[in-house]
Amino acid sequence: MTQPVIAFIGGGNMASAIIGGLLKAGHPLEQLIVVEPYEPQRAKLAADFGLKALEAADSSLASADLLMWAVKPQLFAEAAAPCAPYVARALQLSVMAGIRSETLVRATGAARVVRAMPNTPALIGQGIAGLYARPEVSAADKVLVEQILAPTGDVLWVERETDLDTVTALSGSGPAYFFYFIEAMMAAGVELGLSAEQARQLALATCAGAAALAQQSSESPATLRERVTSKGGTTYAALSSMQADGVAEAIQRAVKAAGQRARELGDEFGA
Ligand SMILES: NC(=O)C1=CN([C@@H]2O[C@H](COP(=O)(O)OP(=O)(O)OC[C@H]3O[C@@H](n4cnc5c(N)ncnc54)[C@H](O)[C@@H]3O)[C@@H](O)[C@H]2O)C=CC1
Ligand SMILES: O=C(O)[C@@H]1CCC=N1
Repeated sequence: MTQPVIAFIGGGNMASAIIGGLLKAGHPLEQLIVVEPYEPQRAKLAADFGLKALEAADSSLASADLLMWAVKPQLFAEAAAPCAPYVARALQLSVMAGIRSETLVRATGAARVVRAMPNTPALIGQGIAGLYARPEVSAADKVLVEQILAPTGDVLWVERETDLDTVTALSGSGPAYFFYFIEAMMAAGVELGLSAEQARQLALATCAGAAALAQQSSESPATLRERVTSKGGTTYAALSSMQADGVAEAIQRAVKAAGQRARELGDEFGA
């Protein structure tokens, strides 16, 4: 079977993660089109992948079987206008936070729209992307989307588009929450007398080990936490301090704030 022509509108971080995965999986370079107006980013795409990105949309987009929307939500309307004459035939795949599928339908004239919410571990093939398909999307289209995202990690389909705002808040933004936690652990280690490198090594190995254990164990995170926590011991002291500070509630408020912002982006930049 011939490989589909995939066009990326925006060639930044997320697009690059997906392009890298596609090329590694054997997708032909000449079957990729990228529109990227920022010259330094075009230079980076050339250096990283040997890709010659377009500075602006042109009629070559009409050859695309799938169009990947990877600009910031704020720039979607501006980016879509020059593409619209060429792209109605293609399956649309958007990774933009918040922008609703209805907005994509209106802006492109295409009926087949899938929204994806990936995360940055996609860069090392360990991401997870939430996916939502409009009813017009066929089973074959869904398989194609899964194939395109497979090199970046796992996928999870949701039935309701509104759930993508929650996916955005949980796993889309989620890596930043863990980096924040690691930063705080490292700062505490340094304050208590370790070197920055020692604190970094301990915090990162602990984070990676805990995540791997939680994934591989049949037990819940709550049970695994209890296993670490001896009554009257050190972990108990730390968790009691976190509880007194309302850390769990603060995390829940933070995730809800991200979900709320995803909904606002949909309202602000919807057609
Ligand atoms: N970074 C992240 O963790 C995640 C980002 N996303 C979504 O992915 C999208 C892209 O995010 P990033 O890749 O992080 O941003 P980015 O800023 O790295 O990439 C966006 C690219 O679009 C280009 N661009 C600007 N105007 C354009 C136009 N008119 N036509 C074509 N390209 C244009 C920019 O020059 C830039 O290179 C956003 O909508 C974001 O919500 C989704 C999941 C995770
Ligand atoms: O912060 C953002 O808006 C994007 C969406 C998910 C991760 N980054």
